[in-house]
Amino acid sequence: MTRRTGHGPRPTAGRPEGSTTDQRLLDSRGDVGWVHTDPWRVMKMQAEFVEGFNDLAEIGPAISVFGSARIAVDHPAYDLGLRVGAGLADAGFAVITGGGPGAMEAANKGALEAGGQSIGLGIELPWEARLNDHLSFGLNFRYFFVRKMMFVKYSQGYIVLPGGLGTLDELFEAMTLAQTKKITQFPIVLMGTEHWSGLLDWMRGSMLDDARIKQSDLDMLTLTDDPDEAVALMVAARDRRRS
Ligand SMILES: C/C(=C\CNc1ncnc2c1ncn2[C@@H]1O[C@H](COP(=O)(O)O)[C@@H](O)[C@H]1O)CO
Repeated sequence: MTRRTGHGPRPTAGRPEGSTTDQRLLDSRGDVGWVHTDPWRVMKMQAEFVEGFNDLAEIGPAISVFGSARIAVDHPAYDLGLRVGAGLADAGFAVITGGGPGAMEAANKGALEAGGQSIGLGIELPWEARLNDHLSFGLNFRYFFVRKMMFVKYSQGYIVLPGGLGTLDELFEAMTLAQTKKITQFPIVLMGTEHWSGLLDWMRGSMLDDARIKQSDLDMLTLTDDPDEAVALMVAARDRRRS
């Protein structure tokens, strides 16, 4: 669209003579290396934000569940994931995960089988990775930071099952956002006392004792083995938001 008012320069000033904008748009000849440049990547990032906002804005109250991509179905954490997913769905929450295998799959399966919304936000990885088979809705992202923002923006809290680096990244991002008051009223539950106790002991004995964090930073975490307690904490936080 071009708009002309007054006596300013013609809209075509500085553009190639003898062709229209549509003609240049439809002409596929020429250098295509620009698709691998940062200005074009910015457009792709923007497209991921647009698609994510568009598809997630109306999901209603949701909780993100994180955890290892590498646990098998017979691992105790898989069962925890199933029960957390089902409990959240029973409580009326949509369940959002990274959409991958392991603990993510367990939480999605639990939610879907309980009749809830089961959402997977997958990520392009250098190795083959696909969305698990227990989703009511899935999105695949190219950009990690765009995807990570979706978890925070569209959940009311995090439940974190035992995991590795990816899980720690998601946990500490939320803790940092809460510490800096970028997010408020955001419950974070760690599930699996055996898995998390060592980390929490180190945070208390090293980070807290050296005054690198405050007690209030640790107080934002609840540690439990009980899926019902984890879900009850999310329900209580939702009730507080509503009142
Ligand atoms: C390991 C394999 C596939 C990995 N696929 C993933 N798909 C989606 N999300 C993933 C994947 N891997 C990691 N994530 C994210 O990090 C968390 C788990 O990482 P961890 O290092 O295993 O703790 C998880 O919450 C995801 O959001 C092939 O089997």
